[in-house]
Amino acid sequence: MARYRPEPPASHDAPARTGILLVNLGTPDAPTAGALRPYLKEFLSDPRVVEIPRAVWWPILNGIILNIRPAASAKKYASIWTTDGSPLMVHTERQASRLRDHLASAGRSEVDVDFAMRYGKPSIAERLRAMQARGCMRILVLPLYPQYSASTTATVVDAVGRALAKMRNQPEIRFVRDFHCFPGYIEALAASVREHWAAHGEPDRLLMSFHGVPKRTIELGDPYHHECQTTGRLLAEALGLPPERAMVTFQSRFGKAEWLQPYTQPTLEALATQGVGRVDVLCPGFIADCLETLEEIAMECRDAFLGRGGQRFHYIPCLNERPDWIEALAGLAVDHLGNWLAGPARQES
Ligand SMILES: C=CC1=C(C)c2cc3[nH]c(cc4nc(cc5[nH]c(cc1n2)c(C)c5CCC(=O)O)C(CCC(=O)O)=C4C)c(C)c3C=C
Ligand SMILES: [Fe+2]
Ligand SMILES: [Fe+2]
Repeated sequence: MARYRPEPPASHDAPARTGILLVNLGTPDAPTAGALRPYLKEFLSDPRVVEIPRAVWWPILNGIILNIRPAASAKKYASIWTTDGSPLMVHTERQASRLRDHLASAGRSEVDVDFAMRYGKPSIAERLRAMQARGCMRILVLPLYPQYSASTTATVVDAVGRALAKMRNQPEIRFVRDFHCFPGYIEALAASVREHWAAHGEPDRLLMSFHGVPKRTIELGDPYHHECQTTGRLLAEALGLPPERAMVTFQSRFGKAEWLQPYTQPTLEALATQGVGRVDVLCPGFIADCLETLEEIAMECRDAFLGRGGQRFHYIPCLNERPDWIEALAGLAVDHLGNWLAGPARQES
């Protein structure tokens, strides 16, 4: 049976197009306390991120955290900032532009590609409006979080909903919910590890460190922990690593509550104490290098491991703009665009 391909909804400004909006977390405008304060305020005021009743959280956030953390975080950001800006912004921008180029060279130049940040700039509402102004009446929103979590993915969906709530002629929207077991993602991760090992030899242990969330979110029904474990298992299998040489750990704990365990840094310290000589750490939950990988893992965790007697610590970078990842990302997007695409890709002339 022929595939049903509906006419795009009418746009009154420009010919109707299909678009992809990549979304990542967001980052401060500068590595300064002045820029960190509004960024952290927006981020930590999101009830999807901090699930504590407002009456309790508000005084802590405004009275304590926003007075102390901006300066402390600014120092950390300053240690990873590049001449082009925050690594997270630089990589996300490049991923959008490489994806656009890749789709064009695969005969899909009709697809519009843009990116937005959930916190800070460019905002989801602003970029959705810009895409609509370019005639995008069908938009695939692709949060750059491989594992679904309410604190990341769901809050992107919420923000898209709020932006749509202000539109008269709404575009049609699809979302990528997660891609924790998408073969192209697992294969690109495995290739990045194999390349690292071809150049530096194999470690005693491979640690796959994911961003943590409060442990309570498991009981609340969040599939995040399970999806991280699945990604870790699939990656270890793709690398042919036996379970005793691969570990899944969780980093970036915030606050006093228990978060997902085992915690990355204490695990590294324990491995060093047990006499494990070399560990390689990879952060499969992060699609772009950022503060949490470049500072927390590649600086703080490295120091902690070597400080306890570990011999060698290798940080394996995120997928960033690896061509195999951009190809996988295009495949993921095309799968979800489905019947929005105008049939087979046009051949370049
Ligand atoms: C307060 C609770 C937090 C939850 C829950 C949380 C979940 C979560 N975060 C990411 C990805 C990133 N987080 C980043 C920075 C960051 N995260 C928190 C807090 C929580 N994250 C804070 C306060 C910060 C800011 C920096 C700091 O002051 O420590 C980043 C890096 C951003 C950058 O600019 O480089 C990313 C990416 C995921 C995937 C996740 C849940 C699954
Ligand atoms: Fe975070
Ligand atoms: Fe951190």
